[in-house]
Amino acid sequence: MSPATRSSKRLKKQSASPAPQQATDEETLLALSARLIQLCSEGTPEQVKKLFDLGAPGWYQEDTMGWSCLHFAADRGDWRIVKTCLENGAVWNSADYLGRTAGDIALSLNDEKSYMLIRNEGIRQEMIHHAMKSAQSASSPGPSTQPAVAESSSTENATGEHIDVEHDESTNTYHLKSIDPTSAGDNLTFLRSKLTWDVGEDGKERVLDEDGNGVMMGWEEPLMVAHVEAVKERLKEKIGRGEEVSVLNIGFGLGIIDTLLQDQLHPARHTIIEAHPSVLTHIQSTPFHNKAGVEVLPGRWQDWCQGDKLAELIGKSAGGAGYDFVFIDTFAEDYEELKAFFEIVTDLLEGPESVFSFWNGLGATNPLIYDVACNLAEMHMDDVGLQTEWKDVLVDDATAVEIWNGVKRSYWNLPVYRMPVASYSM
Ligand SMILES: C[S@@+](CC[C@H](N)C(=O)[O-])C[C@H]1O[C@@H](n2cnc3c(N)ncnc32)[C@H](O)[C@@H]1O
Repeated sequence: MSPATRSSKRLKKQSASPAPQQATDEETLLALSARLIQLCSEGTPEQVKKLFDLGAPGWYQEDTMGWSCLHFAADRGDWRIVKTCLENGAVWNSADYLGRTAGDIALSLNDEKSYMLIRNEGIRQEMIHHAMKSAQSASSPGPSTQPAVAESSSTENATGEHIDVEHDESTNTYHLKSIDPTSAGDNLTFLRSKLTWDVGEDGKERVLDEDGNGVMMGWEEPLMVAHVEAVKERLKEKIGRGEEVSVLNIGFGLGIIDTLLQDQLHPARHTIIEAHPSVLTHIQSTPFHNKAGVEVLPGRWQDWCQGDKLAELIGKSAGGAGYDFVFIDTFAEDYEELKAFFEIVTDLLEGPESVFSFWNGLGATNPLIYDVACNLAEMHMDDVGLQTEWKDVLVDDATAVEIWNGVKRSYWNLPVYRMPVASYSM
């Protein structure tokens, strides 16, 4: 889709419900949009505000670079204009044609004040969005838990991900929503996808789905090592007392973390939940097949974490009271799924010393979105009584061409991995 088509499509959609006294026709909206962008670059906050009051659309992105008013405000480095835009409908997370958000621009200019304004707006909007979603699903237990969506426009970011910029009418907020119906974006499609195990040009093992998406890749091993080191540190007193340790890992993949858990923690009980039939077959050819203390539970975690199955799962830990370490790292699941897991994970943890962690790859192709996602996760874990410590792990050039050759799209390009280590709040 050409950039021109994209912008005019947005104008048509957004002009469907103009506020009173606001511009109604597309030509006027375009004129207001162009003026808004100009004023964000060279006007005063008062002038920008006045234009918004006349109906200038904060969500508009111009055609040459895909920049919104917020991009121009951030590029100018004036936090007052950034604030005015955010207060008047600018979309905190809209990405330009290179995948850059206004927050990325502020970050690159070391403009901390503008960056924090954008980031905090992102956290605020996402919190409202998720709170509304929870309220809606609580009040209407029917199949649809979707918010009222006024309009959405589809775009593709620099890494080729399909992103839906969705406007939630009930909260007047905008969200990035994956609309990818393929194996990379839909868990059930993924579970039907044919998988291939091979070795990448970086010499590391990987599993790819039938579209060539990296389901698990060897470059992540140092991150899995960091997770296991962190949990070993947290459990050192229990291990020192000679007590039995139980671990639960969701998502086998290449079995990297499971191998490390065996080597480092020597768990008395090691439960693995794995949903993909090919991975389950693959496990049969690994040492995890028939290993003492290891039990592989076939199926999705969603099936194992409800009703009688949940009680059965907890009962598989040593002592039957829960696990010392729970880790989740699945594929083709979005933040909603992770949040749903937060809501049951405290049932799975044995006690105050127990540790929960997850593969933190949400939004990891963009620094702003990653930052917002981390903060959101921390708040949602706090809601369920978990306190999170974040450890920064340097990522050793995960952008190298050899890593991603033969892979449909790279899902990581940040220099630092933010590792969550959570336990019951005391
Ligand atoms: C990224 S890999 C896990 C990599 C693993 N941490 C390692 O160290 O090798 C994701 C795994 O989760 C599995 N999976 C995907 N969705 C799942 C679900 N809903 N429940 C359980 N397992 C799932 C996939 O089949 C895949 O084996």
